[in-house]
Amino acid sequence: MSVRIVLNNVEYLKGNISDATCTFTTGITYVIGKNGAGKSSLLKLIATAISPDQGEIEYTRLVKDERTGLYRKQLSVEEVRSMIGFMPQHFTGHSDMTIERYLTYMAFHKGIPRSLVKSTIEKWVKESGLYELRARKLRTLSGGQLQKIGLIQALINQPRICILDEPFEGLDNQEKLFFKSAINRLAFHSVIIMSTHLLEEMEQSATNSLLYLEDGTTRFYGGADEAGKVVGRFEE
Ligand SMILES: Nc1ncnc2c1ncn2[C@@H]1O[C@H](COP(=O)(O)OP(=O)(O)OP(=O)(O)O)[C@@H](O)[C@H]1O
Repeated sequence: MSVRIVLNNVEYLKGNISDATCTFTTGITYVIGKNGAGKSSLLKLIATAISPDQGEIEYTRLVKDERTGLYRKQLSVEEVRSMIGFMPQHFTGHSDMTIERYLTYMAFHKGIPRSLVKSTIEKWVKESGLYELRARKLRTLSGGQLQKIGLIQALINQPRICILDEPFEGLDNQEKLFFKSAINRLAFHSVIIMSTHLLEEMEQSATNSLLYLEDGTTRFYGGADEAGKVVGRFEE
């Protein structure tokens, strides 16, 4: 059930996106660019949190039909939303809920079977080092702790499309490793799009992709192992 997202000449003036044209497929695509290049706006557009002024974003998935064989089926906005995990920049969640309550709410919301909710949450909070804090309200958490909740809610149901805005901000090395391995596992069968301003966070393998955004325009799309081609421009 391979999902594909195609952006055609997307324009979103408020977020300074003037011409975004690119294709996202299974695996990780890193979106990089200077401050204000439009990374967060692009991610919000793909997550359907905002709509383009011009151009289109097309979501399809590969479907097997007994009579016609394999074909790409256009997905409705509702279908797309049901398969997206999104962690926005400056994630806050529901500040008056405890970690446990918030993640339970999100797990139900994302369709995790009732019988699996408790064990799924327990596994995530234990492995991410949040177990002792599970009865704390989100508003009492540090930036890094909140970031982990943002990541868990985006990844918890293994979404077919996962959009993460600066996912590793505020995490220590061990926490980064834990979430990176969860994201890498998900990348085998999902479209992962993540922004980062830290080039060292990119895993520069040929299977990962890199999208370089400059002044709201997609300037470079290639293998993440080609980062060297854009690094000079990126760091200017
Ligand atoms: N809701 C908004 N209202 C007004 N201007 C906006 C809005 N959202 C984004 N912008 C502007 O659009 C441009 C792109 O912003 P965006 O946050 O997408 O960039 P970014 O690449 O994610 O930057 P950073 O790396 O600093 O997070 C910026 O100039 C920003 O000020």
